[in-house]
Amino acid sequence: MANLEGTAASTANEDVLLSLNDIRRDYVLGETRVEALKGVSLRIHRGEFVAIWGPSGSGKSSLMNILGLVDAPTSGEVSLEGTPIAKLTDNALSDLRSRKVGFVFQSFNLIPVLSALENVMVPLQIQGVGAAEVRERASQALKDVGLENQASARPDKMSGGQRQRVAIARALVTSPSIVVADEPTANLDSENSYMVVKLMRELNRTRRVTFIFTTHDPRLLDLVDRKLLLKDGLLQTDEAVR
Ligand SMILES: Nc1ncnc2c1ncn2[C@@H]1O[C@H](COP(=O)(O)OP(=O)(O)OP(=O)(O)O)[C@@H](O)[C@H]1O
Repeated sequence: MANLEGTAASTANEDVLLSLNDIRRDYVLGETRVEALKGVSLRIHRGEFVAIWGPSGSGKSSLMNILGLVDAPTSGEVSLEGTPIAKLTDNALSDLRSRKVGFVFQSFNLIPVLSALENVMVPLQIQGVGAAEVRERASQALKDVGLENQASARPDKMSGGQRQRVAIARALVTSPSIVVADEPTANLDSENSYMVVKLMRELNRTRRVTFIFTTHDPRLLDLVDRKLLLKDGLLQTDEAVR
């Protein structure tokens, strides 16, 4: 049951943002080969809000690394907005990734010596955006996550939920097509977990950004459009939630 594309979303082809075709990912450790993904085919459409869930070791992180263009599959094809990734040079791939993909991590990955605003400014500075525009766009992104009053606070003075909101602002500040969030709530209590996913949901609607996140927590699945169950490296179900 590896190929379930189209069962939850029957949007027209031109709305396909990411397309994965028969993705396999093996890890070789000495004599041992671990087959983390065993043939996953999937289409993510523009504007979707998607959760990938499943037991530990089912291949969620492996799949997210491929969806975020940070890892290449052992075999199979990945396309972003119709561009086959395998044909790109390393430089073209990192340029595409920095323009089109935002990342949110389980452990926030904020720079401790920078303020909230400065953390959000970093991706734009890396892209070479001018100083005034960097400040303006980063301030707007912080406002979008409700943290305009915390602009000068350092991460260690913030709660886990606030830190993850800063990380979401940082992911959105470059106006990516898709935000890939691997276990964004793993270090949060249930109240903050719900709040963070609800915030991503609102931003998905207001900023028209596609989100895909992984979770172990079934309660968070109520907030999504589509949920994909991954088990033993294969997609088991692909359900539209509403
Ligand atoms: N870098 C690696 N080297 C070797 N094996 C790996 C590597 N990364 C993942 N694996 C193996 O691949 C399988 C899938 O791992 P993966 O981390 O993708 O699953 P997961 O669903 O994200 O798990 P978890 O929920 O525990 O994070 C597991 O058997 C894991 O041990």
